[in-house]
Amino acid sequence: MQPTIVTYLKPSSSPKIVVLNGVTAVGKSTLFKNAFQRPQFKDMFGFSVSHTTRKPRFNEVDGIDYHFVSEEEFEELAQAGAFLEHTRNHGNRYGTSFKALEEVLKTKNVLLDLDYKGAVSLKQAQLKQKQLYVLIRPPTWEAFIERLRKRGTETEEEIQRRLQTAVQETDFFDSNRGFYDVEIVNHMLDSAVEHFCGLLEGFIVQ
Ligand SMILES: Nc1ncnc2c1ncn2[C@@H]1O[C@H](COP(=O)(O)OP(=O)(O)OP(=O)(O)O)[C@@H](O)[C@H]1O
Repeated sequence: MQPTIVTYLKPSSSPKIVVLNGVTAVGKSTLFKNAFQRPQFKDMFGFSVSHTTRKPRFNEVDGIDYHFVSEEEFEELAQAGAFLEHTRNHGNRYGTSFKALEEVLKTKNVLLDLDYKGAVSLKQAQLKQKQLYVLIRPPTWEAFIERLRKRGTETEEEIQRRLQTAVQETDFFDSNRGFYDVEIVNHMLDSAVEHFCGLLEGFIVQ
């Protein structure tokens, strides 16, 4: 058997941001979870802590799982432009703040799984850290619908809502191809993970 050669990457002195965009259920989290299991990415990436108006669950810690804030606090932050993206889901608000992002960037690279509006607002913010914008595409529309249904995590109503959003998002992706540094078609998972890992390595050692 051939020995496996692993190149360990040096912790970066200039942390960078990787942004993932793609329709729901295209496999964004599957891709980055697979990539981050590889030893060369151990401790290389951090995730920013989101704000939410949802009440903490019994095992959740403020500042670690989420920044738990009231509706009023959230609204004030939103008005002040503190969030690179924010949304309301099942009555609760969720947001990714520029401050939380900068906090992680003090020591680590950051991977952000954003919707395209979040990606646009991040690019507009012209942060000093280097950014890589990656668009994940499904091999076909049918394959994407099958993944969404097979995942089994949404009600039929939620699936229909996500499909509508996916149509709008795909419009944006098709008409703004230049926005992204690279597109990965998540057809065969192994090849997509390989492609993604190669990209990450090339980007974070720059
Ligand atoms: N290449 C692939 N081939 C087949 N199934 C896949 C592939 N990649 C991911 N999947 C499956 O598709 C489903 C959706 O993947 P995942 O949850 O990672 O998507 P996502 O883009 O992170 O979704 P969301 O944006 O809704 O959180 C999962 O059940 C996953 O196992």
